[in-house]
Amino acid sequence: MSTKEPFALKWGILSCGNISTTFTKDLLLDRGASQPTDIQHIVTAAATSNSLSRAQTFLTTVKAPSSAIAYGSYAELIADKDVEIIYIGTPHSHHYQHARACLEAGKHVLCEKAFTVNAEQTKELVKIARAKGLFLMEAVWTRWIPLVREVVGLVRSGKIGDVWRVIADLSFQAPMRELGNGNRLFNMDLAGGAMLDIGIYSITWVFLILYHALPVEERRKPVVASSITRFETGSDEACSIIMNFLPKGTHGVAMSHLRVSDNPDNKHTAGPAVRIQGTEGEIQVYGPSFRPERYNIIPVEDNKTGLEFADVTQEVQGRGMYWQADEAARCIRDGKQESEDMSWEESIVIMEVMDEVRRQGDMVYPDNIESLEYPISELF
Ligand SMILES: NC(=O)C1=CN([C@@H]2O[C@H](COP(=O)(O)OP(=O)(O)OC[C@H]3O[C@@H](n4cnc5c(N)ncnc54)[C@H](OP(=O)(O)O)[C@@H]3O)[C@@H](O)[C@H]2O)C=CC1
Ligand SMILES: O=C1OC[C@@H](O)[C@H](O)[C@H]1O
Repeated sequence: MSTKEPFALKWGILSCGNISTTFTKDLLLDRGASQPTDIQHIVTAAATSNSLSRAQTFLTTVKAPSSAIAYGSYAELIADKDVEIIYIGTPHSHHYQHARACLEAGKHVLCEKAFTVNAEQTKELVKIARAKGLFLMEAVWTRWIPLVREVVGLVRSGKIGDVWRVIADLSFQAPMRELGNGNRLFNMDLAGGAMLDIGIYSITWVFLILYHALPVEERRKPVVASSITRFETGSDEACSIIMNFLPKGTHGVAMSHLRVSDNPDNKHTAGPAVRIQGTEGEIQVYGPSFRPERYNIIPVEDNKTGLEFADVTQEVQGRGMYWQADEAARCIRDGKQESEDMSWEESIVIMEVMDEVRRQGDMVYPDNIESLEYPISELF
């Protein structure tokens, strides 16, 4: 048995909304026998944008240790000398400003998806992180879910032969009237829309399989053909993207929709959310594609490799956002500024794909949130 002390990482939580609550509960979750022993997450502080009492309530809700400090402004959290890494759970519109403020202050950053509003903003953050020797990662948590890693590993080992196409969907019926046009899902000022919010997971599946199948020197932005349908606020309520990964010519289809669901009866009668199609068989992943718990392997008839049908289920404890936090901690412990599983280069290429889709759909967000200007006071 190892007697080595775990590497402890002190987290600050920037914003106390929905996903910050879920993420912080996950950070503090007792994972029982699967608790990692080489790292430890410590919740040191949390801040809301404007209310000390909401930050205090947040720390109580997530059952943070009594030593955790509540702040009523982001500036105070960012200035806290004890905080080593900051998790950013604000709307897409604000990621660039908030991540940049954290990096400028010398903090490592784990920032919610979509990383920024556009690729230029991501490139700027990467430039700052690189120059300052800091860790920076887009929080696409799905990448570290063990079932997802297992599926990706099977594909990369050639289990289903040569993979030529991936079809991925993440769609749900958003209660539009109930939420209202100001909600971050539809609000252009908050960089709302199906693609940046959920389409990014479908794109992630396509990239995990097809982008990574290319030799490193051949990896570049795929050819993109796309179509979006706009909601009354101007944000995309439906987004379908076909990506052609040259030079091989594999196809990835990434869909997202806010009016229809990929799993209408909640029983998966409609079938899988992700289909990975190879010459020897197909892997089908049951949604939600951001947090899957089941996959099937379906061999082609008379396949030559002896591939057999499989039906695999793996339950996720809590929400399952702690694995990405573990990755951040291990990278920082090991002196890495970026994760190989969500590299800066891949975040940038995915942002470039989404920029291209918006260009094709003539969808531009307000100037202040597309901008590289910093700081913009109303975004704090
Ligand atoms: N990984 C995942 O599974 C999920 C990720 N997300 C991502 O998390 C981010 C936030 O989503 P979610 O938590 O659902 O959103 P919420 O609206 O619940 O929370 C966003 C928080 O951002 C802060 N904020 C700062 N400025 C503004 C502003 N102008 N308008 C609204 N909020 C502001 C507020 O924090 P404060 O408390 O400081 O005032 C608010 O609580 C998005 O990037 C989204 O894509 C969302 C859901 C799931
Ligand atoms: O990341 C997300 O995953 C779950 C969705 O419900 C949410 O809108 C999105 O932000």
